[in-house]
Amino acid sequence: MTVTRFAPSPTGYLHIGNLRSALFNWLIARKAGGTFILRLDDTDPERSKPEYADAIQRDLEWLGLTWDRMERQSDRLDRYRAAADDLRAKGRFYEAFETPTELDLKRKKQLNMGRPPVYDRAALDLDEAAKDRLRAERGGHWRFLLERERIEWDDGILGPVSIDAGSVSDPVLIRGDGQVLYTLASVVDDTEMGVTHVVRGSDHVTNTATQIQIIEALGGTPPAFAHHSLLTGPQGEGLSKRLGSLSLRDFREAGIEPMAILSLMARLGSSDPVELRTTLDELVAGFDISRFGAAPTKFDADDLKPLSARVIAAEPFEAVAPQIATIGVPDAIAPQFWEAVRENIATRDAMADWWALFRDGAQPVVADEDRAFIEQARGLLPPHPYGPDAWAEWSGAVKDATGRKGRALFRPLRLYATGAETGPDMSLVMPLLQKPL
Ligand SMILES: Nc1ncnc2c1ncn2[C@@H]1O[C@H](COP(=O)(O)OP(=O)(O)OP(=O)(O)O)[C@@H](O)[C@H]1O
Repeated sequence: MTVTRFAPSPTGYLHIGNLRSALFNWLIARKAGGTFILRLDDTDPERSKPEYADAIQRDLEWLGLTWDRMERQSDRLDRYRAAADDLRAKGRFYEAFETPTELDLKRKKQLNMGRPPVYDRAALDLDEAAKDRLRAERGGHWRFLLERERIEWDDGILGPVSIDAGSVSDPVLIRGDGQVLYTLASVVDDTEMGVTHVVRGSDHVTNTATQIQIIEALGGTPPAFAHHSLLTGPQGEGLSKRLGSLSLRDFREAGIEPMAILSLMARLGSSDPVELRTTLDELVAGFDISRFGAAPTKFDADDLKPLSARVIAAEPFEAVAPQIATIGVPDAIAPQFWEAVRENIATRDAMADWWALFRDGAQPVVADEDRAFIEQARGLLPPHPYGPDAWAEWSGAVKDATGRKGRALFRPLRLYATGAETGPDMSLVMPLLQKPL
């Protein structure tokens, strides 16, 4: 049984990069008919906020990425302590006492000598009396004792990965203040929750190496890992929940369609072209993680707008009828209204602007050189309310009377009737105009 999870820290609003992890894990679970877990990594009481935890759920629900099970790490602290005791009993956990400044100094010295900045395990040489004294003076933190061998796995995106554990510091799993850190908590959760596939950003590759050893030390079996590249903004700038850049909630507020975001994100950075999918089922069917590469991927929010407009244009009338009713379009003309505007709106809310124009009339735009032409055209208007052939009749009569044709005929008439150069087919517009031109 396939089990995946998305484990964000509730320290800000989800951004488009976070969505990459959420979506891939969700797609893998759904494609296999498995389980998708939403796990809030909320062990940091200072940075985690309930409102962010709520916002993460709202954002995922908005996109339709529903979860089968939800967990909070803050509810599972006793499990992490039990795992820590287990590691201690197995001789794989040791207390260290260096302050951040001391560690920094050690790192600088190593770098100056051209050596990798790996923790030197000085704490292993302390006798009990020294440990007691340091514990009383400054408190200690707990590190996992790595076995200095190569750690290897076959990554679902990166291919075979081999990391020399000797080039990595023994990870701190419990901080001086007793807080259990992500590296341990997520391993305990993944093992106990039966997670079979972990997809996350390449910021976690080193974590994965150390976590594989921790899982094995705890008697578990490592899941399959895949690390996707980190998304950047169009200029290559990094994203962070804490900075609030490219957040999903901003896209929602801007009226971007969920299926536009999902269609783009299910393909961006892969060797397959982006294709608009209008249902989650189609998205699931067309997903293949092996098509993604390790190269950094740029995300440009402008790519969402045309996709979003296409999602809207593809909506059947029944799907939009309730919203059309709320903006006051009479039922009798609602289907025609939708036909007219569907390909001319970037967001659903923009329907209201078109309705205001049809209901109240536009501010006409008339170029100086067209004044006489428009004056003449006004005299040839068919009687209001305009029927289905009103545009053909009017433009035909104006053509005959003035000799104008093509763009010189249609453009000024449209500008006069709608105040804009582009818009729906005029033969659909005219019957919708509630006031005479
Ligand atoms: N720019 C990014 N592109 C792709 N994935 C990302 C990016 N940033 C984070 N992730 C992934 O999002 C998931 C959630 O991570 P996390 O909650 O730590 O987010 P974060 O944005 O790094 O948070 P913070 O800014 O609070 O450190 C992880 O799988 C992580 O790899």
